Amino acid sequence: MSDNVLEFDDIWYSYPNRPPSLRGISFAIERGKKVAVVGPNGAGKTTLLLMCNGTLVPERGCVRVDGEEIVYDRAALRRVRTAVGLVFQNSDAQVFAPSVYADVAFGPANLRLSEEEIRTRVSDALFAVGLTGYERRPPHHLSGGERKRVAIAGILAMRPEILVADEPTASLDPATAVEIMDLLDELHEEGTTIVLSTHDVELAYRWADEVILLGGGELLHQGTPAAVFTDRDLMREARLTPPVLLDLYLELSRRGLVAGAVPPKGIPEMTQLIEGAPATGRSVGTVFLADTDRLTREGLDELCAGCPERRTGAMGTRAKRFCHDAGYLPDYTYGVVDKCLLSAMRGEDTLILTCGGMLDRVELRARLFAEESGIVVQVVRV
Ligand SMILES: Nc1ncnc2c1ncn2[C@@H]1O[C@H](COP(=O)(O)OP(=O)(O)OP(=O)(O)O)[C@@H](O)[C@H]1O
Repeated sequence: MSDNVLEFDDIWYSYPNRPPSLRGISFAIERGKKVAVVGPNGAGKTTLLLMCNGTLVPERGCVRVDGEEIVYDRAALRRVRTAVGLVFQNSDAQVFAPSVYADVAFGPANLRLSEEEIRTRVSDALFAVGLTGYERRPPHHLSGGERKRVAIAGILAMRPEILVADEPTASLDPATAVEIMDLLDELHEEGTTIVLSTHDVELAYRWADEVILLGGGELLHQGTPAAVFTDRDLMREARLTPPVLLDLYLELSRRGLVAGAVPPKGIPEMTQLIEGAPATGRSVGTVFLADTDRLTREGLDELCAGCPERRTGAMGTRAKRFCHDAGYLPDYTYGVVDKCLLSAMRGEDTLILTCGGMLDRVELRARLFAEESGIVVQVVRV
């Protein structure tokens, strides 16, 4: 299998009677990456994303999925759309069935799965997007943000190899937006390649491994978020402003107020840069890590009763469901690791409830933070 899951090779596209919306776009996306397609209004992001699963046919050039050129006949497109799940920018175009259940079940039913498997997938997907209990409601009676979540659930239920989402957080409230991003991270942890489009540079900076910068239908750059967003000429050309965190860091650096050579990835790194070297003897809190796949309800009670003042966070759908079923309300349900790192910097202990690949992700984040800041936050599995 090719290491590149998605390749665009000299793609051109024009809508009828319009100048080209995509002009010779070429790039490759490696398996397992988190990629943000960034650009201002009209840059060509939606047009590009619609080509990832064959919804639009390029005028010139070719798109390859898993090394194979997309063929635009019905049977081949069905295979492509099983591998590449596309969440449209306008969820009204995607949500059409008479009930939320029927809508989310539509994709899995087309995969000819058993009734039981369909029920499990729908239930998991609805829980993941926070819509358990909405099964019988007609989608047209939901709010715009709720319909967006139904659309995402419909794609999640297909369990695609590549998830492509056009502006997935547009029109969502901030907490739901972060939860959707956590959800995408969780899928990524399970091996899904994620491609999303956004003009939210803050989101792209924090989240992406790689940024594809578009402007006027052309690919301006493909690289790490720090490389793309610190390049002033590129940002000007794309009519974008750099992320606030990066802007603040650059300004503080120019004034000699912070010394780090690496732009901060998140608030914990920025806080550390401002605070300076850790004072010797300063106590740093510990992050305790519990695997909810191995935890019983009584075990959870014990963990919490032993240390009632300790803040807790739940990460990932299964862990959140575990807490929900146990009637337990964690303090943090999104942005959990960074909040716990900040608590540790204040000398407070925290407990993260999570499972699967997310356990390693917490340890990795703490390790990267230690490398960059010099602050070692112990992560202890309990
Ligand atoms: N259906 C259409 N018919 C004609 N022109 C279109 C159509 N859809 C998009 N375009 C044009 O193609 C160009 C690229 O549009 P596209 O929607 O891909 O940009 P975008 O980067 O997704 O923008 P936004 O951030 O505003 O969603 C724009 O100039 C737009 O006017």
